[in-house]
Amino acid sequence: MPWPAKLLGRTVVVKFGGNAMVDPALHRTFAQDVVELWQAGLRPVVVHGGGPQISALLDRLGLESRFEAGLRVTTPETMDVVRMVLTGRVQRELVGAINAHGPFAVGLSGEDAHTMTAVRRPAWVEGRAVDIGLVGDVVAVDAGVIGSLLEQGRIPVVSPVARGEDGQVYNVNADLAASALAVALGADRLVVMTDVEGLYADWPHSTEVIGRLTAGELDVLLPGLASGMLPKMEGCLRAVRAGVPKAQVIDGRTPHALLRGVFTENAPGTTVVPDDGPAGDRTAR
Ligand SMILES: Nc1ncnc2c1ncn2[C@@H]1O[C@H](COP(=O)(O)OP(=O)(O)O)[C@@H](O)[C@H]1O
Ligand SMILES: CC(=O)N[C@@H](CCC(=O)OP(=O)(O)O)C(=O)O
Repeated sequence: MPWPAKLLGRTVVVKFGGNAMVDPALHRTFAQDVVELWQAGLRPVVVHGGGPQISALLDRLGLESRFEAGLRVTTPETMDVVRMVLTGRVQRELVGAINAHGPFAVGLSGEDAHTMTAVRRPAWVEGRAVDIGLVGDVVAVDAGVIGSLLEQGRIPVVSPVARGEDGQVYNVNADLAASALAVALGADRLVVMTDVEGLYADWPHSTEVIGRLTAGELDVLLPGLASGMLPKMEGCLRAVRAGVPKAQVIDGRTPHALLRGVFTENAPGTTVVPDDGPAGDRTAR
């Protein structure tokens, strides 16, 4: 595969979704791809999810999992489990998988060194604000620690948990955390890996993928989107609107999807570009 010279030294924020993570073989090829990006001269930063893993532990503990507009309703008890699973387990597993290739990955939580500061946010359901507890929206990023790690040639692996100015710990949707980091780091690309081929035009009735769309086109579609796709596409839109030149949603179930997604011109999946970028081509692939 050709390595475009224009990507050398550029930061790529990769969000690895919890649903794409459930297969151990895919976990290994993902780690290998991240290391290959690094070896090719890019600066990958990984933000991981872990929704299904959190739900599984909540279930074992006899606690309910409930979502509003794709966001988990988070009680203080749920928050303990979220932190335990994301920072204590999922992040550790990813760091381990990457470090099987060398001393690259360093794990941190958005709480560490005030990397991510969040404020409590509601979920918007049918135009109404619904209280969903300790769910945060990132309002400030201190990218200092991540920047130093990148300078040292490390691969940061970040858990989507944030500190609030009020001293609370907040559960942040991983897509939105990745988006906020991509903006703060001045990343060249946001790549969101999930368990579908991309944004389906008419889900759940058809699996026709929207190949490419502009921020303006996405803005129009956003209110009609459901469940997990809503924060994903909101994250892509926020990133592109705040200066990230390209955001992609790709199928993490395909082996080596990350390398293909980053290094091919017309990568499979859905690509979001700024309004003044190449004209939106909604051709299905
Ligand atoms: N328009 C859509 N296109 C594709 N998937 C959609 C759409 N609307 C909702 N979904 C759902 O969103 C899911 C992906 O989000 P989510 O389960 O949160 O994944 P992840 O763990 O990768 O964040 C898909 O598996 C699908 O069920
Ligand atoms: C507020 C909120 O919903 N937080 C998510 C954080 C993990 C996540 O986003 O994981 P995926 O990317 O695998 O969905 C949750 O509790 O499930």
